[in-house]
Amino acid sequence: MVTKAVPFVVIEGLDGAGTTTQSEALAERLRREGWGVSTSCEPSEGPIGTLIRQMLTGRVVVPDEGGGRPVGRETLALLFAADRLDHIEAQVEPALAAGCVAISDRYYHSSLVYQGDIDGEERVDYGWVRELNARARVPDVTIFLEASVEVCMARLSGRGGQRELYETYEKLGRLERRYDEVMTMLAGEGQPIVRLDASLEREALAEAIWDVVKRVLPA
Ligand SMILES: Nc1ncnc2c1ncn2[C@@H]1O[C@H](COP(=O)(O)OP(=O)(O)O)[C@@H](O)[C@H]1O
Ligand SMILES: Cc1cn([C@H]2C[C@H](O)[C@@H](COP(=O)(O)OP(=O)(O)O)O2)c(=O)[nH]c1=O
Repeated sequence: MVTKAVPFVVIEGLDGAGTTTQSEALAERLRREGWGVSTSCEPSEGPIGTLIRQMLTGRVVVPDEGGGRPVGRETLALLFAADRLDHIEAQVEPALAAGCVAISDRYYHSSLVYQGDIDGEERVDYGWVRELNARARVPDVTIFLEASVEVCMARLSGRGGQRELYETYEKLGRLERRYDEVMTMLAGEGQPIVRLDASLEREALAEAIWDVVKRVLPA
């Protein structure tokens, strides 16, 4: 009999879809069921992820006469890809090797959606971003929390805190369409992607996620 290995699980979705909430809920559920668990996120808590967060919040900028402008899209795409490989090496692979289920809040799907956008408008080029991420392992299952911009914005305004670069209504609308496109593209290539309705109430969504994850756990 072939024994399945512990899975690498990714939870994806627009800002405000509830990926942080559901990653934590899934980790808690797994622990209750007796599994070892490692949770992490992207941008990661490692050195490159920390730098990226400073770029997204405007703490690190490209100097110019007006006091600094946002770091370029290509630079960010490269940094996200580098952070991903560092995240896998430093957190995901050691966790899996120790027999723990690894959960990542966001992964390369986010890079395709957010950095696949060439000019912040309607032109998209996934090719280069895919190349940059070609060495990142494919998750055993990706749970895509599908949410409308309206739901995300309502949740983000409830959460408070500093708004990041991508959290505006218009941008979220474009990103919502991109998510649909990217998930359809990757699922079409055979990647294991499950779409769930993120507008569900917290516990119902956690239960739906559990139904998916328990199917990829070793017997
Ligand atoms: N299913 C849900 N129903 C209602 N509110 C939710 C739900 N999931 C999360 N929230 C709330 O919405 C906000 C954003 O959730 P969060 O998990 O931080 O989203 P993300 O990590 O995807 O940006 C938080 O204030 C959280 O408490
Ligand atoms: C992983 C990743 C995230 N991002 C963006 C999406 C988020 O707007 C931002 C920060 O993520 P995060 O702080 O996790 O936001 P949230 O809690 O709302 O999910 O980084 C990318 O642009 N590319 C990527 O590859």
